[in-house]
Amino acid sequence: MKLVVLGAAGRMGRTLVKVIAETQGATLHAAIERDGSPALGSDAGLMAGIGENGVTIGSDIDAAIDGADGIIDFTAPAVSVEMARHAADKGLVHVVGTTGFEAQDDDAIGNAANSGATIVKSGNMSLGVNLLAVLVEQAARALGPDAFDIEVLEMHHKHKVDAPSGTALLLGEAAAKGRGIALSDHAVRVRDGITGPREEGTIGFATLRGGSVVGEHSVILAGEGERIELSHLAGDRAIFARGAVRAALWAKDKPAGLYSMRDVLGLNA
Ligand SMILES: NC(=O)C1=CN([C@@H]2O[C@H](COP(=O)(O)OP(=O)(O)OC[C@H]3O[C@@H](n4cnc5c(N)ncnc54)[C@H](OP(=O)(O)O)[C@@H]3O)[C@@H](O)[C@H]2O)C=CC1
Ligand SMILES: O=C(O)C1=N[C@H](C(=O)O)C[C@H](O)C1
Repeated sequence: MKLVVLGAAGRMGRTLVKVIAETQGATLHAAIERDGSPALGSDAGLMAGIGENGVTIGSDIDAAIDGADGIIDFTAPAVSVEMARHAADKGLVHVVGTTGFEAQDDDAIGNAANSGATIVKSGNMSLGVNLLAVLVEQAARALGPDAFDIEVLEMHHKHKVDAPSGTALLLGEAAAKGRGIALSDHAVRVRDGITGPREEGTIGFATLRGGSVVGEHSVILAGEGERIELSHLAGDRAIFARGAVRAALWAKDKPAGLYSMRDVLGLNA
């Protein structure tokens, strides 16, 4: 499968170039960065630390997707929305790992999936987090609507620009699904000042940023006299990249539409 890596000089882009080189059935077709990026003209393999691979980082997206089967995209919300339109026009697979989307961005990506793109989108592409989401959903369902308070805690490196993380929101969605409620109606994304006591039935989020932390998430279910904590610690960005490449290979022969990592991993049953 011929893959285009978008944001090839970024933390995830470089990891993806390496993982694609290690994956049977996947080849790097093109590597893209934004206009004006200092990475333009560099060899994508050298940039990824795996030695020269002959793929020069460019910014011409039309040239990049010509002859490609899919795009893997860990960039920024506006970039991913635009790319979903390209994927729809060309009938391509588009794996979206980007986080920080607003509701209207999600709508635009959904429209692209209804117009010819085969999109796999997830706030976290790792096997571990998607399994954790299944466990969180089960726990929230088993514990009922209000006996336990649910809080999602996350920590990431100091360069991260969005909060709460895509994973925290994914885990919050799983908890809300288990409780049979809409997260958007019950999320408390920040607290500051005299907040008053905790409102029953809410799902809270707390965000930590610092150093080089790859990604740590805990869902805390706090009851009277006991507390359950379900956690995932990411130690290497390769877990996300391997998930994204697996998603692209899985999506290659799927009809156009919007899929999640739970679909890819068969965790929806
Ligand atoms: N779903 C998942 O499993 C994971 C998701 N992520 C998410 O992926 C995203 C990227 O994370 P990370 O790699 O750490 O961030 P980086 O900032 O390291 O990488 C993003 C890259 O995209 C580039 N970029 C910006 N605009 C364009 C454009 N128009 N065309 C092509 N490339 C562009 C950036 O260039 P420049 O710096 O020059 O602007 C940068 O090189 C974030 O939203 C993050 O939350 C991260 C890890 C796992
Ligand atoms: O920005 C990151 O680094 C990460 N972003 C994703 C998120 O927002 O949850 C996934 C992972 O935790 C790393």
